[in-house]
Parts: sequence; C-alpha cells; structure tokens
Amino acid sequence: MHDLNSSNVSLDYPFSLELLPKKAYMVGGAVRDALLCRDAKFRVSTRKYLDLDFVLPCDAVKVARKIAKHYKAGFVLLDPQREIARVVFPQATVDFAQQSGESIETDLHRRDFTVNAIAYNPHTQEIIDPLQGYADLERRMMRMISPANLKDDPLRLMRAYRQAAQLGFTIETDTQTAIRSLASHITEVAAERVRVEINYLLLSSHSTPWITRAWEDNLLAPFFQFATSESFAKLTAVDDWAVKLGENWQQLGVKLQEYVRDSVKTTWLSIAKLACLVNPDPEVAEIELQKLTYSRAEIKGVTTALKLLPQLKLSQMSLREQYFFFQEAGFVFPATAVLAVVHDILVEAIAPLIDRYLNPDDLVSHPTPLLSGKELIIALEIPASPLLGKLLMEIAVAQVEGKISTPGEAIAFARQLFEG
Ligand SMILES: Nc1ccn([C@@H]2O[C@H](COP(=O)(O)OP(=O)(O)OP(=O)(O)O)[C@@H](O)[C@H]2O)c(=O)n1
Repeated sequence: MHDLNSSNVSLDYPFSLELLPKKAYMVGGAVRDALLCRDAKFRVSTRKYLDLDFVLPCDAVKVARKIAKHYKAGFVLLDPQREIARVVFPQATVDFAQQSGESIETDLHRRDFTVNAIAYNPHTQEIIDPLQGYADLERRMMRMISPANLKDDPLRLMRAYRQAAQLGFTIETDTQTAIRSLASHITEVAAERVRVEINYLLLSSHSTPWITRAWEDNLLAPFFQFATSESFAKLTAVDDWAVKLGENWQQLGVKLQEYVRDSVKTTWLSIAKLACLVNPDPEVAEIELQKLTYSRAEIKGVTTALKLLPQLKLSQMSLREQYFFFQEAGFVFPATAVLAVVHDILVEAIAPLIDRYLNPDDLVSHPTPLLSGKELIIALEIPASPLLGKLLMEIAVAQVEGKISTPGEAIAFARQLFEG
C-alpha cells in the first residue's frame, strides 16, 4: 500500500489547485482509494471517471462556483443549507462541502467508517487520520466510527456491505454486531438511496456473498418480503449460468452485461437477479420494485422475465407461440434465458431460442414486416382501426409459419381474412 506522500502515487486534479483555498481537504473514497492505490484513479489522463470530495472551512459554495465558472464546467447547488455544491467536469465530478463542526477532525468523526474518514490537504500533503483509518485500510477492514453514526444515517448499514464487496474488505466484529442490532432502521432511509446500494450489490458476482449477508442480517427483508435463503442461493446460480451461457453464446454474455436503458448500474444480469428476489407474481413484483423507485424500464424488465418464465417451462412452442414470445421478450430475452436455466429448465430446451435471438436474420425473433400499415390501408381500402393491427399481426405470423413470403401474398392473405 502506498502513502499519499509517496512519489508512486500521482495526484492529478481536474482543476488548478491555485483555485482551492489552503485549508481545503480532500476526503472520502478518493483518499481511501489513493491510499489503497486501488487504481490510478487520480490520473485524469486515464479515462476513469473521477469522483472527488473536498471539505472547506468556509465558502464551499463560493469556491465551487468560482471553479465551475473558470472552467465553464457544470455547477449544481446540492444543498444550500449545508453548503454543498457540485462541479461537473467532462471526466470528473467534484463536490465541495462546508466542514461539519468546528474542525476537520470533528467533520471526520461524523462520517461512516474509519477508512472513509481520512483527510488529505493537497497543498501541504498533510494527512489527517484521527480514527486510524489508515491502519484499518492495511487490515482491509470496514470499522464503524460509532453505532450512533450508523444510526444517524442508516444507509451506512448497507454501505458497509457494498464497500466491503467493492474493496475486498471484511467487516470488523463490533461493527457487524452494531449493524445487526440497528438493522430495523434501514426503513428510515429514502428508498432511492437503498436502491442504489442494492444495484451495486447486484452488479458483480463477487458482491453476491455480500448481498446475501445483508439479507441474513435483516437489511433487505423489508424490501424483498417474499425472498428466502433459496432466492439468494439463486443469485449465485445466475452468476454461474451467465458465465456458462456466455461461453457457448458469447453475444448473450455481452448482452447480459449491458445496462438497461436510462438506468444507473442496472445490467440485464441484475434484472435476472432481481427477478429471483421479488415476488414471483409479476403484479406484486411491480409494486415491490416501484417502492424501491426502480425505473419503468427496469420494472418492465423484471416483470416481463417473470411473465415469460412459465412459457419456457412448457415443452415445445409452436412457431406462432415463439413469435409472440419474442415480441414480448425483446431486450429482456437474455435475462429471461438465464432465469430459465436457474429455474431448472434445460439449456438444450432453450438453446434453439437463444440461437434464434442471436441471429439477426431469424424471422421469428426479428421479423421484417412484409407490409406497412399504410400499404395495407391503401391495398384493402380500409380505414385505420384496431383491425389493421390485427391483420398486420396475422400477416407476420403467417410469414414466420412460411405460409407467405412476398408483399403480394401478404395482401392476398389479409384480403382473405378481412373478407372472410
Ligand atoms: N451515508 C454516508 C455517505 C457518505 N459518507 C461520507 O462521505 C464520503 C463520500 O461519500 P460517497 O462519495 O458517497 O462515497 P465514497 O466513500 O466516496 O465511496 P464510493 O465512491 O466507493 O461510493 C464517504 O467516504 C464518507 O466519508 C458518510 O459518512 N455517510
């Protein structure tokens, strides 16, 4: 592990330190990670996104505004009362906060864990570590500052698991005991903040043991009331099957790692995992996920996977059934496929569907319409109505069944249906 003063760690900032008051301290994850030298996170030249936090004895908002103006960067006043502002650079987000209490030491004492309570002055290279966070970094251990601090913001209870997972740390024994005894306070936290932590814990396979522990310690029961230890065992199965399926179908593996549209830290693999934790009834699951403030796209992902699962359990699907299955599945197919094998559906049974999904020329999974609605209106001289949608759908089904293959045949087929 490196000392911040060591020449091995290069500290680059997205702004000139001349604009930063002499008494400003960098705090939080950035200091922790630099000390751990987890990655060359401070090098702005690497394409990593920087997330820095500074504490100032006064004028935090004023300084942030000045820096934002100087670099024509984005400025967001996060909390006017507590004087916290954010400057958004293309490659970095920098928060400036008013020191809490009369000294930087007091500020550090109000934080969550010792490893997050180390301050660094970039002008003097001074490190302030009143809670021996550096020693805990060396022990690779999350240690609370006090039970009262955990209670002050119960999200910290979950942050312990998330950060232990991300850093490869353990949770110190007394901290673990305190978390368990304070677990019921987690419901006091805004659901949105809890969701962010859950998403982090669902993101990678090495977080799975930690989300399981968080559940065993009663932090997740209020949000996933249907979940049991088997539900959490399924998370490991999702991770394992995602790897195995990815070995056979590389593109499927890639798609599982893609983020759901507009979401923060939810991949399609996370959707499959969420589907293991929520109530299997899609309508109840929808309510659970709404309470956790998941987005519409994320909720649709989970509920669609749950709805489609029973269909995959049926032995053979006709081409017509497969067509409707893919129409409904869309982007959710990869998550549904993993969920299916986790629910003991044989890989061989869904292999033909995976092949279809990954073949862009497959008409059943990726139909190319023979006719547009407008063309059908003109050809049949009918008005736009729900009937039109029905006819187009029947044309598409007839096409996948191989009954028709040209626009002319499609018109004749539709006319027959319309007149008959
Ligand atoms: N509920 C919280 C959230 C944050 N903090 C303090 O604020 C710092 C910055 O918080 P944040 O940016 O959310 O997290 P990081 O610890 O920086 O780590 P990461 O980027 O890995 O989330 C933390 O290190 C910690 O000192 C805290 O005490 N309690």
